Amino acid sequence: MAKYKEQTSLIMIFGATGDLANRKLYPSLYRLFRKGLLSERFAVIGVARRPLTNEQFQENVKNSVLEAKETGNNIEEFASHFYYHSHDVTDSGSYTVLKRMAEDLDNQYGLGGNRIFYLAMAPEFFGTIALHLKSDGLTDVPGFKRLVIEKPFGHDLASAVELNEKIRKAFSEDEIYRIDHYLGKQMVQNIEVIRFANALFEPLWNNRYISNIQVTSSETLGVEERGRYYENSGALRDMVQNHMLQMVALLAMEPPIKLTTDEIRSEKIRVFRSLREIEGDEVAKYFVRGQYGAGEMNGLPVPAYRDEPMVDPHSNTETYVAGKLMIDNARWAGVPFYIRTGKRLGAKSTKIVVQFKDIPMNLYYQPNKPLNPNLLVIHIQPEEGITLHLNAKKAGQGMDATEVKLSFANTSVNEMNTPEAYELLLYDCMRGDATNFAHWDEVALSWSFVDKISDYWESTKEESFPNYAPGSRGPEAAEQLLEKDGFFWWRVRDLNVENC
Ligand SMILES: NC(=O)C1=CN([C@@H]2O[C@H](COP(=O)(O)OP(=O)(O)OC[C@H]3O[C@@H](n4cnc5c(N)ncnc54)[C@H](OP(=O)(O)O)[C@@H]3O)[C@@H](O)[C@H]2O)C=CC1
Ligand SMILES: O=C1O[C@H](COP(=O)(O)O)[C@@H](O)[C@H](O)[C@H]1O
Repeated sequence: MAKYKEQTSLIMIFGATGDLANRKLYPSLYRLFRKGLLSERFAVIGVARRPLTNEQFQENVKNSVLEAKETGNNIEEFASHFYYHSHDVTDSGSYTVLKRMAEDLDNQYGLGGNRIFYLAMAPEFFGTIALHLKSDGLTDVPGFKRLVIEKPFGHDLASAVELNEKIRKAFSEDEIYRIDHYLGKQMVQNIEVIRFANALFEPLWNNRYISNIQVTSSETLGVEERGRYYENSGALRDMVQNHMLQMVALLAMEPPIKLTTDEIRSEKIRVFRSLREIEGDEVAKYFVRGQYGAGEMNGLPVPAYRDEPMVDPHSNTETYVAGKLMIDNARWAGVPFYIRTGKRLGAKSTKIVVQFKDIPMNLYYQPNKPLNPNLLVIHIQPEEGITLHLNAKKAGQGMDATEVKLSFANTSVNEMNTPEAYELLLYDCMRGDATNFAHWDEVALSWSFVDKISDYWESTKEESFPNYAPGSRGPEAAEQLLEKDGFFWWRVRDLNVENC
């Protein structure tokens, strides 16, 4: 893998006038440019249908950088590397013009034929674009060619296979960068370091010492303007198939023999292969679904999911999922991994709680005053850090034990704002490091797991919908999912990194 500073490339963004490009890609590219991580020799071609001149496009890019609250005296210079091509991706003729434009910029900037094609468009176009890039010669380059593809990668296993077959006609597996933006989050990337660089945790990371692991990703927003997409997706496909399962894989994988892309990915794939398949009536024992009703958030009325724009008033789509995953291998046999995610919940928070088993005869145990188990909390967002919950002597007379917390917050240690997920992922792609992107086998296995749950849910209408109030912790059944195993969800609000 070459260092990016020695490289340069032409980045072609399909969907250049869209929300993702404006809110995430341009500000992230600018941050790389400002930090000197993007060489002077780069050029971007933005592609979308609406007619824009290069100057208008550059103005849009500058505005999106400024709207992201970025400052710097080189925004103008950065934007001057951006060019625009008005093009309908379904129109075969237009790719010839795009090819010529790419070749001109390649010569002008000395880009060595390196190309990154970023598909920031609706997924129905992914296959068509990839096939055209090949058939119209845009991938015939002397340098590298990489395809960055946004989610969702398919709607189920069958559609994912179909899409994969199309893009594999134009790009090899190691040229495909399937984005899962959770893999670009600083603290998600930290899971491996916490596990594999600490003598304190590595020996305990198994079913002898861990009683259960809880992964929560809760949101306060509803579906907003995305009702059309979300109706066909739901929380299971939108969050569980990708982000939640990816976090579980990082928590559960065996130590890779080396920190290389192939070794890390193959350990994650082995976790997906060990996931206990849940199907048919079993789904109701392992998974809970929810849908938010109408109510209030921060004192303001908010509509029920069924009253959101572009949503069926009788919709059976879940906006909340809680589940119990079992990983049937020697390390994890008997340890439940509980996951939950949902919209319109009480807090915007992503956290992982690793709950350790109680020690066999705790000398400080007192009836009616149970000691807290040791917890390792990984704060993914909005705060980033780690808290270790221990028991220590209560100050004063006597020998009572009390809970103490050792915390670190990323920002206070690294003295900087941590980079955005897209910034890290774009940089990785430019360096040719695909570790933090999903391999096809991970995608296929996770769809195969999720499909069995969605098949069951599609065959059984959930009569209790809507079953949770905005601002709440989700449906009651999610609490019972853990209670029947003798556990409870740790409240994300009580676990914040305080006093770091
Ligand atoms: N927005 C976000 O935060 C996130 C988005 N994603 C994914 O990123 C992708 C893009 O999402 P988003 O930016 O929100 O979508 P938008 O609807 O905001 O943007 C779509 C873009 O595609 C262009 N476009 C549409 N049809 C064509 C066509 N036939 N030919 C050429 N260009 C076309 C549009 O421009 P024009 O109308 O000018 O043609 C626009 O630039 C999706 O796959 C989405 O799932 C993933 C995670 C987060
Ligand atoms: O991929 C998605 O993620 C967001 C949540 O991302 P986060 O970084 O804000 O936690 C979610 O809102 C969206 O529905 C989903 O498509």
